[in-house]
Amino acid sequence: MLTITNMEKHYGKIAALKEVSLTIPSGSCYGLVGPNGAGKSTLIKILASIIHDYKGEALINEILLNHDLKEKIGYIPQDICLEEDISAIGNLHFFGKLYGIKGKQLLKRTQEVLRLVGLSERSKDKVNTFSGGMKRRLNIGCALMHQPDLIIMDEPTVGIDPQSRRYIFQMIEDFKNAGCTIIYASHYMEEVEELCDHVAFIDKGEIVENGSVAELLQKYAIPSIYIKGSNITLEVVEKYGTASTKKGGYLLQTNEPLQVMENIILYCRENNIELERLELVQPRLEDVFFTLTGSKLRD
Ligand SMILES: Nc1ncnc2c1ncn2[C@@H]1O[C@H](COP(=O)(O)OP(=O)(O)OP(=O)(O)O)[C@@H](O)[C@H]1O
Repeated sequence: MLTITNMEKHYGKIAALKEVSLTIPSGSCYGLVGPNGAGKSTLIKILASIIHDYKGEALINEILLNHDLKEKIGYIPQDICLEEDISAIGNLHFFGKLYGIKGKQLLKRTQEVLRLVGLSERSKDKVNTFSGGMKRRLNIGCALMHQPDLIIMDEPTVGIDPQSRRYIFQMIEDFKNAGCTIIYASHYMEEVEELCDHVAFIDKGEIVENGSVAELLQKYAIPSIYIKGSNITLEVVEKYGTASTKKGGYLLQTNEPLQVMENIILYCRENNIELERLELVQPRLEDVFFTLTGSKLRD
């Protein structure tokens, strides 16, 4: 378990983190979600022992986070950090040696990581011949050389092709199955929804809310229904909840979606109105964030 207590960080007058406290369960995939400048990278850099001057503390299984725990952590930075003029193998060797891996063990682990990130066939090619997605995958591989228990990923899918994104998602599923703890910072809410079991929303340096994804959806996202039909008016729909227009129909927010659906079917039958579509809209994390902060994540 990773416990963060009253973490604070200032850059001059800018308060990047304000009394951040979080508990990250072992084996969870924990999403850290917030808009640009929210403080995600700052928090992650503290956990990865890159930033040292901060207030508060972080404990991994009750041991204070310090340089000695670095070998348990694999940090994948937001910016790609590779040597472009050498091969994938060369880069992996470099990072492996930084963690004290040598000799046969280094050769063996390099081959394992190349397989893991799907780059075995390009292992001898220079990085400057790689696509953006391949570089991202190698960047991840470099952080895995020492087999960390805690993997911290800072926006690992920014600017990559869908195929590499899929590949990275599959890797994350594999890490989860292997029992690793993952911290996944992103401002792509749909990625966090797909990958993470827990999430913390961070905004302006503060944790706005955190918990399991299922709990937060249940607590904050108001269920919606989508209704479409040629003779259905906003006036009618508004009788059943808060309505807005969407794609030629109406989005209706209500806490009793099934009951309201039944009522609408009844109303339409009685008034000879033909329904084109009537469906339950799944609540999304984006709605939770909006409810909590009053803003969209990517305004
Ligand atoms: N080295 C620095 N010097 C001064 N201010 C900084 C520095 N690094 C970050 N900040 C400021 O601290 C705040 C938090 O930035 P941080 O990079 O942690 O946010 P973020 O959530 O990771 O954003 P992004 O998604 O854009 O990477 C921002 O206001 C940012 O401008």
